[in-house]
Amino acid sequence: MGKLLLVINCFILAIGHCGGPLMMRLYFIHGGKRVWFSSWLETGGWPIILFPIACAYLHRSRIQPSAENKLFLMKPRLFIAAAVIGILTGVDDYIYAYGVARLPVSTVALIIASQLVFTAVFAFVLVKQKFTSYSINAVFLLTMGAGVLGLNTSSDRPKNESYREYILGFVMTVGAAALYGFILPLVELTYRKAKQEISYGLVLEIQAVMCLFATAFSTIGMLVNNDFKVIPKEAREFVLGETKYYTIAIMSAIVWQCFYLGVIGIIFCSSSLVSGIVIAVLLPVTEILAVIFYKESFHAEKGVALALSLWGFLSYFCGEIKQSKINKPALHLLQSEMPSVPNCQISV
Ligand SMILES: Nc1ncnc2[nH]cnc12
Repeated sequence: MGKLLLVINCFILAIGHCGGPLMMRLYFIHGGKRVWFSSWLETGGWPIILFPIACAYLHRSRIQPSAENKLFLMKPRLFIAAAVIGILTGVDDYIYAYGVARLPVSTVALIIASQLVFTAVFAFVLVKQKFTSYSINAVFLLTMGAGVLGLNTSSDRPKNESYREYILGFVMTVGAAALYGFILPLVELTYRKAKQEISYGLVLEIQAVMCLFATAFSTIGMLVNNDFKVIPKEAREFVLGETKYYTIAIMSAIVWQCFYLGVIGIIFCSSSLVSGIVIAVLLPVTEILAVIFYKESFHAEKGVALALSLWGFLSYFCGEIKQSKINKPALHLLQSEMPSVPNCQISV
């Protein structure tokens, strides 16, 4: 059950991680200019998560009817932690959206690959992540992939953009990679220090609270920046038309929820490092989609980066399989499936 949930979360993350940046860039290349609105869309779809939370509640009520069964399981300690992570996520969303507004998606993807190094370092500091030769090899190969891609970025500055804007976009995206590389292990630390049993139902609640606070943060940015007033005018002038403008906005909000749910679901099933590795593996897929849909250039370097990232991914999972074979005789099955979150439970 643990492994199935992990695979499902990887799939959900793949939808969010490939679709999210593409939808965001679609908005910018066809006349969208509001960075705060774009970052708002990254988390503004959080009410959707209330639906699975309600389903989880109904499921609990059916299997163990009791007066103590509540719709929300979260205790104040966990609520505060999720709110703090949510505000950090709001900051991260803004600087990430700033990068996507200025750079081609393929360049953003290559810079975001450096996130894995930040995740590995912060996971070591915050949750004492243990490294095996396989995970070190995977981090090395995936980072090499990003480096190889970096060899060919100077040629991809959009024509209508100044050098200064391009560099600022670059710096902001590195900042987003560093901050998100910190947020992932912080989520893992939150699970560990929660002082309540972490179930998948609770993971959904954490997602809702995180996104609620991130959205509140972006809403303040939108208000200060007058975005709410400008949006109807921007929609009317959007190159693809008003209907498509709102469709893109709604689809973006939904797809980004998949990204966040996938990320924190993988941390629940495994660890923040695995979540970082899955993100890194998906980056070349996003790149290839950007090449196909937005006709961004595809150099030999992108092919090499793709091969390196697949190699890194395979290396990591071979190591995991070997490790679980070693652990199996000694440990209870559930423990071997859930090595890093001692108080997590596969229940809703
Ligand atoms: N806000 C964000 N959204 C998606 N991927 C990210 N990587 C770093 N920050 C990110």
